[in-house]
Formats: sequence, structure tokens, C-alpha cells
Amino acid sequence: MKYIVVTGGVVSGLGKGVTISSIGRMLKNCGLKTTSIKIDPYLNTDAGTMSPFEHGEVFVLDDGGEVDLDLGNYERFLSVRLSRDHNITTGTVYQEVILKERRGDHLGKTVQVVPHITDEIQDWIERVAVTPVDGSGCCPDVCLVEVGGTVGDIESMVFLEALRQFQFRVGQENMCLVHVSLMSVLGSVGHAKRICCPLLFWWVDDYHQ
Ligand SMILES: NC(=O)CC[C@H](N)C(=O)O
Repeated sequence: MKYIVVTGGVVSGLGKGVTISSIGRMLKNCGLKTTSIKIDPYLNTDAGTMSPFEHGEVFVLDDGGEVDLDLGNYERFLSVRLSRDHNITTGTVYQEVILKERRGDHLGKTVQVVPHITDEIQDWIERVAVTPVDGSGCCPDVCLVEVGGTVGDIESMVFLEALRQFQFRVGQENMCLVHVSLMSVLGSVGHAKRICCPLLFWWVDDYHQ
């Protein structure tokens, strides 16, 4: 399994979803089976209770999951059928970890953001990535993962840390990063200011070690 992670920088609404959908479509046209996962760092467990003015229309999946509109683009571009598990939010991850804690899965242990939340995110991605989505019953070859919002959002940090660790779990040769960012050129300076996304460069430096 190969993973392509797409993040965004500076402002949202730059087209991460369309970037994922387009990359996925090109890979599909090359004969690869593609799937996708959308991470929404907000606390809501789904998009169903949010006003369309917040994040756009709510897309309803075959299994009734009310999710971010990006999943609608993935379905249309990649000719796949996704499930509610293809949308991960901070709310769903914490809910799952707290459920396990209450069930006694971690008895005697301190349940923490690292490693319990970060491990849950990685387990979740690995589990859902292999789910057949194109009706053929075959496991996909490539999983595209979109991190919603921007890398500068505090609520995104746990997902970025999980994905940073994920490269070591799956092997760096199996994961690549695409960053969609606004590179502003200030009139007085005359060149693009890459300092606009410092968090990402910390992440990428680690990625290429
Ligand atoms: N803060 C957020 O979770 C942003 C989610 C938003 N749906 C996005 O895709 O960017």
C-alpha cells in the first residue's frame, strides 16, 4: 500500500480536495486502484450538525454517514463508494479511544494523546486504507489522505504527529507528501515568503531525514 498525504498551508479553500481527487484520477487512469480518507480536525464527530456555510454542503454516503463535501468529490472522481470510516475527525478518534479506556483496554495505563490518540489515528488509516471501495472486492493500491484545515491549526497537530510517525510504520518509500499552500509574494520584498508555513518545513525536514 502506498500513501499520499495532502496538507494545506496558510489558508483553507485552496483546493486540497480537488488536488487529491485529480491525483487519484490520474493514478486510476494508470491502472492503480485508489481510495481516499478525509481527516477533519474539528471536534464534531461528523459534518451533519454543521451549517453548510461553515464548510460547504454536507455529503451523505451510502451508509448514511454525513461527511465533508470532499468525500463527494473523491467518490465522483475516483468512481468509488466510501463509508463513514473514510472520514476521521478529532471527535471520532477521541470517542474511540475513550470507549476503549472505559472498556478497560488500557487498565493500569495513563491514556495520553501520544501514543494512544496518535496510534488510534494510524491504526484507523491502515485499517480503512485496505477496504475495497470500487466494487471489485480488491484491496486498493494507493490511499490518498487529506488533512483538512491548515498545518498551522493547533487542532491539526495530533494528526500531523500521527502522520509523521506513520512514515516509519509503513516505510518512507511508501509515503509521500503533497502540500497545497499560498506562497505570498509581498510587493516590497519581491519574492515568495516560504516562512508562511514553518510548521510544514519542520515536518518535511523530519520526513527527509
Ligand atoms: N478545521 C477543520 O477541521 C477544517 C475542516 C474542513 N472541512 C476542511 O476540509 O478544511
